[in-house]
Amino acid sequence: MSEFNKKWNELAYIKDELAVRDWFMGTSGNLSIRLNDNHFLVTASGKDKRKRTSEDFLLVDQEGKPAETTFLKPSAETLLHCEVYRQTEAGCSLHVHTIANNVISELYGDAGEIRFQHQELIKAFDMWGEDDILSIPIIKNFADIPKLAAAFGEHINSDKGAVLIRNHGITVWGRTGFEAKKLLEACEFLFQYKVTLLTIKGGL
Ligand SMILES: CSCCC(=O)C(=O)COP(=O)(O)O
Ligand SMILES: [Zn+2]
Repeated sequence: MSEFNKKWNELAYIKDELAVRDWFMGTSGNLSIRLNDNHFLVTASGKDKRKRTSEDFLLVDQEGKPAETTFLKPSAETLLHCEVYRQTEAGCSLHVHTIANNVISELYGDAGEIRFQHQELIKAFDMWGEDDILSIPIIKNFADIPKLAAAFGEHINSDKGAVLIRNHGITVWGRTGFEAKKLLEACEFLFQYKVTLLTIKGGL
């Protein structure tokens, strides 16, 4: 199987799994996987990402422009994926909108970050110390995508990470598709935990 097909299938399986979790409400979300130093596959814009079709992804260059002739449009948020691949050696970047990540982004948006400590699942981010703190930055949801991508890019400092976009969603990236999905699941677990706890206990 060609490298292109392998990467296509890997992203398709990740998309299927996130769809089962219902993380693509209202056509939201976009996913990408690196093919080589200059190209990555990204989801086509505006599609129902719960469906599997032969037109789910297209190949784009480092600037997010289609690398082949196609009628498909790359995700409107492709520039954020470009930032990940430009600044890191990451192999996969995932963006989803969930109720929990939106609620957390609003509750902690003014603080500019949400912190998690004494939570087992921060180990997904390789935080093994008993008192380690995972900080997930929260940025403004600029309507101008180049501006949003620039703000997002300021928080990329490793081959894996996560950034919340206020009242919009989360983007995570990792060295592999497996790692990116693991981080996304860990983040969503932590967000749901926090929202549930706040609901039960009240207060921030
Ligand atoms: C209706 S979702 C609004 C756009 C968005 O935030 C998103 O994640 C999906 O955009 P895309 O162009 O990747 O389909
Ligand atoms: Zn989005």
